[in-house]
Parts: sequence; structure tokens; C-alpha cells
Amino acid sequence: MSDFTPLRSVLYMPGSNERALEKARTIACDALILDLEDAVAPDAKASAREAAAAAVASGAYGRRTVTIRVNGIGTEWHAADLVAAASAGPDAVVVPKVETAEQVRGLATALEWAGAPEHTKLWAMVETPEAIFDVRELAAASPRLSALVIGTNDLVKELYAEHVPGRAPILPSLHTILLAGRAAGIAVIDGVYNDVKDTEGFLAECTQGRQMGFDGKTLIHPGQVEGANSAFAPSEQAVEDARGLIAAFEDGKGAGVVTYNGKMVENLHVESARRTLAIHEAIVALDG
Ligand SMILES: CC(C)(COP(=O)(O)OP(=O)(O)OC[C@H]1O[C@@H](n2cnc3c(N)ncnc32)[C@H](O)[C@@H]1OP(=O)(O)O)[C@@H](O)C(=O)NCCC(=O)NCCSC(=O)C[C@H](O)C(=O)O
Ligand SMILES: [Mg+2]
Repeated sequence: MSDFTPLRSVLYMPGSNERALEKARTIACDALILDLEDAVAPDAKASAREAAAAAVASGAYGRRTVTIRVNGIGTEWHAADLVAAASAGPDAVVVPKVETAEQVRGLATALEWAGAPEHTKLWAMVETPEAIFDVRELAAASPRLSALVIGTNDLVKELYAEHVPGRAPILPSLHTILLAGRAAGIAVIDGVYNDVKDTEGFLAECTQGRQMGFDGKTLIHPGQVEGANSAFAPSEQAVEDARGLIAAFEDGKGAGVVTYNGKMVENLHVESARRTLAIHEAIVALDG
């Protein structure tokens, strides 16, 4: 049994949108982010906080990973959001615009003090230039931190860049965040695609994200879930090849190098194939 948690499709929904919270019970995403930050107007912050905490406590989202995104450090809502989220005990508390390792340690301590259960992890959003300069230390700052989530909208805004197909203006930042996440051994989740009607552009960005190495993608609309689930899952061919490659290596009876389908196979390829199978098994277990 794999201990890998699929995070192919991570759907944001405004904590203030009752219809979305209800609808999310039937959406086949791997994870939900109940948002208290950007998607919620200032006068709806308190009611959204209550609704998100109640939604987590309802246990209505089955085996999906359920998280709450609180308002950022330094905002007037941050402390109350953190306390409410800690007592609701979601799978993770997502904190936007985290910039330093010190902030990560402070957040972990605050969650502890607020009585967050051990299973409540911390996900830090990386979406500012300051964070990218500190991301290596930030990613390794606390055992409670289990994911980096990229905020491409804020990043593009902060860089005075533009959203373009292929994302050339932000690729150096995306790679830097991935390197930091992989070095720390935590998940890294790609940013959102804003045009909910542009399926072709969305799928191209999912493929790019998978090829770069992201665990999955954050989403803003239920119509994006299926595409992300499929793009970030190993294909049938990849699963078959992983099994074949492992079998070929084991048949080599201790040889350090063999071939499979004409290609060189060494132990490092076997490790990658085992990871592919672990992801596949975790997805099968989640999807049932
Ligand atoms: C983008 C939207 C405002 C579009 O809303 P709408 O026009 O209402 O969509 P539809 O009419 O197509 O909706 C169809 C049905 O699906 C439900 N729905 C829509 N979106 C969601 C959702 N996210 N989760 C659950 N359910 C959803 C509608 O209720 C309809 O249901 P039904 O009544 O049964 O037909 C909207 O999609 C939306 O609000 N999306 C989320 C926006 C959000 O959370 N934004 C904040 C996060 S993005 C971000 O900040 C990333 C980061 O910080 C960065 O910097 O990049
Ligand atoms: Mg943002």
C-alpha cells in the first residue's frame, strides 16, 4: 500500500460560496482549497471563515484532501482564520504570500499553539519575488510544511510580467520553486489557469506542468478537474512500461545495467518506475 497522496487536481473555491461548497462534495478533484483570501470580499470574511470550518468538520468530502486557505500574515483576518482553521483540523492550512523560513516556523508554532491536530499540515504559497529568493530555506523550515503551492497570478503581477502561452516569463521562478520542493522532499503544486473556457490552453499548461515535474495543478473551475486528473496521472503505457522495466532489471540477476525495449535501464530508472507505480496505485485507491 502506497503512502503517496495524489494531488493532481487541487480545486479552489470561495469559502463564501455555499453552492460551490455543496457542489464540491461530488467533484472528483484530489484536493480542495476552501478559500478565505482573494476570492472572498472583506465583508464576507467572517461568514466565509465559519462556513469553511463547518465544511471541514462535516466530513462530507470523503477521501479527498481538504484544506483551508487563510488570509496572509499581517492582514487583519490572519490570526482569527488560523485559529478557526486549526480547530477545524483540515488536512492542511494553506497560507498565501509566505516569504521566509522564519515565517514558516512561526506559522508551524502558531498552528501548534492553536491546537491543530498533527495531521493538519502547512502548505505555503510561493508567489512573490522575496519568497523565490528564500525558497530553499523556506521549503525546509518545518516538518509541518508538506507542500509549496505556486501563485502564478500574484507572481506575474509582482514581476510586471504577462500571462503568455508557454509561460516563458515565469519559467525561471517555477523551476526554482520546484528545485526547492524536491530538495526538501515535499509536494509542489502548479498555479491556476485563469481562462475557464480555454480547454486547449489549459491542457497544454497541464502537460507542461507534468513534464516539468509538478505533482498537480491548482484549479478554479470544476470543468478543469478531469483534464488535470488525466494529465498528472501516469498513462496506461507508462504503467505498463514501469512494470516491464522493473521485471527486465530483476531478470538481469544482479547486472547493474540491462535493456528494456532497446533502452538502457539502470537502478535509477527502476526507482523512477517504482515511483510511477506508487502514484498509479494511490490514484486507483483514491478513485476506487
Ligand atoms: C471563475 C468562477 C467565478 C466562474 O464562476 P461561474 O461563472 O459561476 O461558473 P459556472 O457558471 O461555469 O459554474 C458551473 C457550476 O460549477 C460551480 N462552480 C464554479 N466554480 C466552482 C468552484 N471553484 N468550486 C466548486 N464549484 C464551482 C457553480 O456553482 C455552478 O454550479 P451549478 O450551480 O450546480 O451549476 C468560479 O469558477 C470561481 O469562483 N472559481 C474559484 C475562484 C477562486 O477561488 N479564486 C481564488 C483562487 S485563485 C488564486 O488566487 C491563486 C493564487 O493566489 C494566485 O496568485 O495565482
Ligand atoms: Mg495569490
